[in-house]
Amino acid sequence: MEAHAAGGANQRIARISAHLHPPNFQEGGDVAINKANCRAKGGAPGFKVAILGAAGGIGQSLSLLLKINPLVSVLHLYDVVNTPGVTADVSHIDTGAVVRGFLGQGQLENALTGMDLVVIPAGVPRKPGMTRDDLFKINAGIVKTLCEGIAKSCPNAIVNLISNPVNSTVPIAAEVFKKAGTYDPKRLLGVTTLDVARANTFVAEVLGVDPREVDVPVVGGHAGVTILPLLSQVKPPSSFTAEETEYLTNRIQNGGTEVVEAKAGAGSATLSMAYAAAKFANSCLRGLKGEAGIVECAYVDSQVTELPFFAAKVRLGRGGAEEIYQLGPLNEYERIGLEKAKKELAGSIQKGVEFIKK
Ligand SMILES: NC(=O)C1=CN([C@@H]2O[C@H](COP(=O)(O)OP(=O)(O)OC[C@H]3O[C@@H](n4cnc5c(N)ncnc54)[C@H](O)[C@@H]3O)[C@@H](O)[C@H]2O)C=CC1
Ligand SMILES: O=C([O-])CC(=O)C(=O)O
Repeated sequence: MEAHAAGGANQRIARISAHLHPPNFQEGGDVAINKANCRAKGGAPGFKVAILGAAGGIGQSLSLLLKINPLVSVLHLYDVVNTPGVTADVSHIDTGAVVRGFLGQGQLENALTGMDLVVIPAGVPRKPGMTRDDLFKINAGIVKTLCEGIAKSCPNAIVNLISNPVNSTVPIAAEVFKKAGTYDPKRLLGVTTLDVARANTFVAEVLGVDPREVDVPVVGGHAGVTILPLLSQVKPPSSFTAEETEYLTNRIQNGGTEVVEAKAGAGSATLSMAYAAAKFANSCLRGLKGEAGIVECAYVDSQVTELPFFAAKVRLGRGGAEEIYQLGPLNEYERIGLEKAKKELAGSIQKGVEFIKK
């Protein structure tokens, strides 16, 4: 009894002394992950999630939102800059998830080992006048390196890819995984949830209802005309005039640019994107947990069209995107939009594939 009490006191002293040193932070690439390990043992059951690009505009808010998600038991924050500060900050939130920080490529492997879900908001954002494709030059290489790390350290993790241009970065990730022999198309998901959030918001404004009551399927891809809202399939069933359809489609397709211009050089959507990424990650975790009927739109490897990748409604389960739904009946306006979307998407997919194959 006495020995047990002394052991408990020793453990408490060890924990206190651990916190006199930089908390929850791995200092060297090869050093065993810090003292927070002892707390992880007592942590809540749940999933291990890594955010790559965690110190960025999206990454910081997303770190906050996943720290307060009860399905997350361990949260790894990785970036090439500033993770010590973000990790210390987020780790003080009194929720169950244990937070650990990782800085620089030397720590990528430890950041990824054992993860169930990896969310990637790493890379540069747009400035006014740029297209998402203008980010390809820098972000393609970043996504390639991070996916090589995933193939090596957590090949079975579900990957949520946010970095733009999503239409090309998802094919890049797929090629990296194929090369490594780890590709499972169900586990690679391009995040298009923000397009759905915007569509729900703008449609609700037009209908004069609460956005939480609205569900707009958005298919295709994640750039300009490839973003195709299916207004004929809105729930609750609604009809729109030709002018409303034109206004809503344009606004949804240009939602990202609207934010880029309003931020006037200070980046692109971060807060709404972190919300969307947290919502999508939560759905993936609920699927992993075995919950039934979890459906989200996502940009995935698909046979819904003749293109190898396409955003559509997917059912999320233990294996990732377990079912991809057909587009359903389209009206004339949407059929024309689909042809435009496919034409642009084909080039973006090809560009991503060639980046790895060249
Ligand atoms: N899929 C979508 O709907 C959306 C995608 N995005 C995209 O998300 C990306 C990130 O946007 P923000 O957070 O606003 O940018 P940001 O510049 O604020 O943050 C990006 C973070 O990535 C980090 N980073 C750079 N290279 C890295 C590497 N090799 N490994 C790990 N981290 C690295 C940076 O250090 C930075 O902290 C951009 O490409 C942006 O276009 C943005 C909004 C919506
Ligand atoms: O517009 C951008 O560059 C960022 C983005 O993908 C979005 O907000 O949808």
